[in-house]
Amino acid sequence: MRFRDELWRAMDGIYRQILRHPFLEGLTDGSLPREAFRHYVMQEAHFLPDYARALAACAARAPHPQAVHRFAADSARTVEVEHSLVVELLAAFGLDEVEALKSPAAPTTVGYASYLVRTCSLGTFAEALGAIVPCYWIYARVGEKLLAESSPDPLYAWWIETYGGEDYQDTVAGVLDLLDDLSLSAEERERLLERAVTTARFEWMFWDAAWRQESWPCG
Ligand SMILES: Cc1ncc(CO)c(N)n1
Repeated sequence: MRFRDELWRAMDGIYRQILRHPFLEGLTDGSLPREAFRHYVMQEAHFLPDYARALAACAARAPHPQAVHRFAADSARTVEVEHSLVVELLAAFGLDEVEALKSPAAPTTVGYASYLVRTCSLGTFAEALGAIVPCYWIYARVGEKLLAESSPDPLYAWWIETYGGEDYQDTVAGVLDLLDDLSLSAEERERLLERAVTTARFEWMFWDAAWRQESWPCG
């Protein structure tokens, strides 16, 4: 069995919970309240720079030049493609990025982004991979699944096409090849899987936070 299959097996139950979440069901049938999507997009504006930082930390620590290149390129792609999408989606809500960033990052966003930056900077390289790979992979699997259904709402369809589209799918295929080519010890694999489960949980929580339009409960 390839290591990627073992990794997916550790996350599959959470992935299924993600697909059943009303946020994602609402994306495809168009019933998702626009305010929930707006919350999601604003949180992405906060999250993506830290995601790009976490990828850059993986690049800095990668064991061979091809891996350095991959993570550095993916860090740049996050800003060029995903962050640009967020800026355009914000514009569709009549918001500019500077304004959007004035409203605070929600607790789940702070928790998830901090977890990624910390694990990718301070963990072992295997732990860093465990934290970062599910971010790509879950989005790619969700995008692929949702692409088959699309959405009657053009804004939601646009989001789905970005993550279900060929470019994003190719990006993820590349990182999974890299993962399978590394020779990790049994202990490293175990640590990686543990971090991956935490990331998968945060992925569910990120959508759930948007659905609830999460905010700080005090102050
Ligand atoms: C919360 C979150 N996780 C993963 C990705 C994939 O890049 C994203 N854009 N946002």
